[in-house]
Amino acid sequence: MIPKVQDPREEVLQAWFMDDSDEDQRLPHHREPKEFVSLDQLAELGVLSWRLDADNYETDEELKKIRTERGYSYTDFCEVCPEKLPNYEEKIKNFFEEHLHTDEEIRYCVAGSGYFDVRDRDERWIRVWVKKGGMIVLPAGIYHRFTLDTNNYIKAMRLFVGDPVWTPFNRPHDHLPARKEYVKSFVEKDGGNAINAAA
Ligand SMILES: CSCCC(=O)/C(O)=C/O
Ligand SMILES: [Fe+2]
Repeated sequence: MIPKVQDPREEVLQAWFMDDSDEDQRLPHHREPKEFVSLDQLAELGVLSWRLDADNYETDEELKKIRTERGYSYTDFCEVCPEKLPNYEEKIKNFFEEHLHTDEEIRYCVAGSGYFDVRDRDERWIRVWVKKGGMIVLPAGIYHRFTLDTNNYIKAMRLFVGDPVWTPFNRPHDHLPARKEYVKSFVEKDGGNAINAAA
């Protein structure tokens, strides 16, 4: 048997299908048995990911290249913890409401960790655990949410093309062009076996 070569990104990014329990959102919520999702499977949903050198993000050539190629002209930092984030409780609640954006959501974890949950084509939640060095792009129009994990801290670089727009559109917002485009991308890929919300 040929041993599976581990994807180096998996040291800082892991994904799995979630269970249905209402327990604390900061717990991992693995299914029993665990059902992992590869980063290549995530890419099929349009979720892109990289492992980068978070200790040297100011000079990192790989980050520079991604920014140039994808046009990410804007950056700032978002620290999520009660001491650093104004209106912490309200923001934490809002981050965990299922929503979409009309642009990509790009986050690069430079410290701490957190969970980005994304809906797959069959409406299952996939939990993406992003740790220091992990960078992800959620495509415009994908339903998702964010929560801290039990370490209760993340510092993320936020990137954007041009002037940033962070507006969340809570589900349902299926009529938005960004959503329709996202759903259409699956129709184009597999000739019709797309998300139910395509109508
Ligand atoms: C770690 S960045 C905070 C989460 C966020 O900005 C967002 O839009 C979640 O969907
Ligand atoms: Fe979001």
